[in-house]
Amino acid sequence: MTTKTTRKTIAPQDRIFVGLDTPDIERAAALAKSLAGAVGGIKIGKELFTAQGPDGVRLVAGGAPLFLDLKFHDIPNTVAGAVRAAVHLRPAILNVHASGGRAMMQAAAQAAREAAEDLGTERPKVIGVTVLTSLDARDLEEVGQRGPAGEQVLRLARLTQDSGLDGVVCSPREIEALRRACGPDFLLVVPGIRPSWSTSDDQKRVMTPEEAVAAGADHLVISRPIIAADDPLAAAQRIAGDLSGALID
Ligand SMILES: O=C(O)c1cc(=O)[nH]c(=O)n1[C@@H]1O[C@H](COP(=O)(O)O)[C@@H](O)[C@H]1O
Repeated sequence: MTTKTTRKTIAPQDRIFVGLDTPDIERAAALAKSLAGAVGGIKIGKELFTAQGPDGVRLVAGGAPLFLDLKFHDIPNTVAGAVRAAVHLRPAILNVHASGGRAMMQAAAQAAREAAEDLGTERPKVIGVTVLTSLDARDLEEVGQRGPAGEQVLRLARLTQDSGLDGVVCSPREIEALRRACGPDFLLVVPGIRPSWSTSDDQKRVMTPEEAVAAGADHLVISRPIIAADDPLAAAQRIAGDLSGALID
């Protein structure tokens, strides 16, 4: 069942975190500046972080809402330390791999809480990456995970919620099942978003922005359809325009 949603009154563009997937700090900073107001926040991931480090993140993010996408996946003690360090960058959201397990996710949640308290800042939302949107059932089988992808996502989302995290990263295909299973307040952050006018690239479990929001996504993570467009601002505005149609009955 697909339901049109006015569940949360968020302006369409505010749902979008634009992924600044580039190692080039000047390009990233220019994109962040030109897209301010046209998107709700920016997502900085492994490419920019590895090339430019924490100072690069601070410079590019400025005061914009930041999703720090470093997908931590390690033993609990190491992930807790990484989360504590990440909180210094004041992210609104940060993520770990749910497949790191219960103890790792509990350690991440506790570290975020304690570090935010120590710094006197707002605690970032900590979310678990379920099954990467670039994987399908055959890919899962190859790495020995039980599919289909939707079932594995549900299993990991339940574990994530049980471990005290705020939500998950999932593909748009799983949104409706996760809303039913995890409730309205569980944060669903959704990459694998492809407007009808763009190409899928390496993403396998995709939907359009309108479909994802209508299904119940909180935030959409979109990179190439915006940043690789000839005019990134126009692309972001076009997506926000398409979303308005999905949000208004
Ligand atoms: O955690 C993520 O953000 C993430 C999880 C996932 O399963 N799939 C996924 O694509 N992402 C990120 O979302 C962004 C999607 O980029 P585009 O495919 O170019 O829109 C990339 O920065 C990915 O690193």
